[in-house]
Amino acid sequence: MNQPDQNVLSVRGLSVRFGALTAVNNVSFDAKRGHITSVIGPNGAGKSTLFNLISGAIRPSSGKVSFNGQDVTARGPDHLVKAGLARSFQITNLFFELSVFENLRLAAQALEPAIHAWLPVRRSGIALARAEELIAQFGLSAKAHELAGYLSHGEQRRLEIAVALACKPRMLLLDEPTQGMSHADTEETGEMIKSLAGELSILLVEHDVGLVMNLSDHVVVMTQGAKLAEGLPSAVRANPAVQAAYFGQGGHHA
Ligand SMILES: Nc1ncnc2c1ncn2[C@@H]1O[C@H](COP(=O)(O)OP(=O)(O)OP(=O)(O)O)[C@@H](O)[C@H]1O
Repeated sequence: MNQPDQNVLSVRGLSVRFGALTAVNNVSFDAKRGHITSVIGPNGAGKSTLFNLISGAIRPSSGKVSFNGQDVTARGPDHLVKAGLARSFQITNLFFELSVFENLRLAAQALEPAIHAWLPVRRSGIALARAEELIAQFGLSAKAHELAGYLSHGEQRRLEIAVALACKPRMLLLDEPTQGMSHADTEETGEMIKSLAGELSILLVEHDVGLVMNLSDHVVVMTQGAKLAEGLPSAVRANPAVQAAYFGQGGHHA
């Protein structure tokens, strides 16, 4: 059973320097099990760098990342995926020349016991079943045999999330999942993300303030590499420092 008050992810004093620039500066926060925790901030605030630090893609100058009570700092994406932390990127990760179904089946192959690695594809029963499950869950039946490269941008972004979920992670890290989407696609993707939380814990790094405020249980605001505020969406929205530093700036109003 879920224990919603438990922290699934803890970030403590995380910093990274690129030469003279401290892109992430002493950031700490917790993400609770089953919740949607979001990181927002203006351009260049350090959100993507924080995402890369948490997902193990880059090594911090100092600080610690714990997942399920285990120190996973800079353990690398492969280790994190095995531990149950999956991620979906801004940059697409799909095989465009393969069908929707094949993309999912390949991603689900990690669920097969190692001894099945050399079996013919049609006998990879666990991966096939998982791909079918995801096709149904993500409403992709009509597109299952279409090449991923022929899907619309919004469909590709959703397929990427399905691919990230193929190996049944406990937590999903999403970096700007609605980037470049139409308003309608953004809303649909937001609903889909919301429906995934509960069983799954989600960390969302996102530009779209409206989306974040609607979806999140907890919001962390960054500016210039540092944490400016955190709390419930309503409290963050009402915080004068956040309004001055973020909502007051042109571009991304709530
Ligand atoms: N590998 C790198 N080397 C040097 N500087 C970097 C590197 N990666 C990011 N930066 C710098 O670190 C700062 C934070 O960048 P980051 O991409 O994390 O911000 P962001 O909040 O994700 O911005 P955006 O919303 O525009 O994606 C920026 O000034 C950026 O130029």
